[in-house]
Amino acid sequence: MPLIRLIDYSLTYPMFHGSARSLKKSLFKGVRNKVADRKSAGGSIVSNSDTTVVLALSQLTLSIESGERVGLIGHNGAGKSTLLRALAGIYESSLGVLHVEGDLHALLSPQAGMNTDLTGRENIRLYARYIGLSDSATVELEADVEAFAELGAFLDLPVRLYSSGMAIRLGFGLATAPRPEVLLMDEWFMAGDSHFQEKARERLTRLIEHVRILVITSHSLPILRQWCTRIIWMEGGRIRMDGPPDLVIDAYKAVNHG
Ligand SMILES: Nc1ncnc2c1ncn2[C@@H]1O[C@H](COP(=O)(O)OP(=O)(O)OP(=O)(O)O)[C@@H](O)[C@H]1O
Repeated sequence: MPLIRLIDYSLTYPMFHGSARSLKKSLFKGVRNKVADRKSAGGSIVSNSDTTVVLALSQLTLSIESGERVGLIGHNGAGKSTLLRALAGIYESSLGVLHVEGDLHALLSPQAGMNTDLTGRENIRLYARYIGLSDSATVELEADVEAFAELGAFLDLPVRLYSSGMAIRLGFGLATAPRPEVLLMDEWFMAGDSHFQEKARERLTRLIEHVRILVITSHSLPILRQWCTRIIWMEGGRIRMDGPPDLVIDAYKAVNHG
């Protein structure tokens, strides 16, 4: 059965070494402000004589079981994207235990793994080869992504010539083609124009029906209420609240808009 476990998991980002004194001084004025006002953005800034780091995730202990669809909410900089990236296994230097079972796929950015000098169509074929599709499955994938992305003649032009919304259409179409057991999605998937968003939502709804564990970040609370069975509210790299969507979202709104 797919599952995710974190025990005492912490992750820091290095910021600068001890020599940048004036920057450090102004920073720590900011830290004092932050303690007084938990609505401010970002993780905790920790400094010693040699280095200054952002503590983006702080001693997280958490388990996600098969069948759960988890939404991550919180202010800008609360640690949501870092947690997703950590679950995707992209950080090497972290503390604590991270254990993920199951075939995992992460939709972290629209152009992840794409070669922008190649055309959209070439990228689709490259991806098909990368995930080991047969020739007939490659033709199916190409037709599916072409119909979804609606890029017309641009599908045969280099991706570097695409607007950001066009790149999202292609990246989204490709990234949502596999059917993983564990799916991690960052909120870029909600970008794009309204026509795209409608199509994207339909495609995601179909995809989500197949996955065993979903973890997504979004600032769109209605989407999270609709899709999730559990919400984790992050604050300053820690879990502030974890529970059923209505309970956590209502508490979050009460603090932030009340
Ligand atoms: N590459 C990086 N280098 C240094 N610090 C980083 C980096 N990425 C994130 N951080 C810091 O880590 C903390 C958590 O950031 P993260 O991107 O995980 O937040 P988030 O909750 O996803 O925010 P948002 O809602 O704005 O997307 C922030 O304080 C941020 O400044």
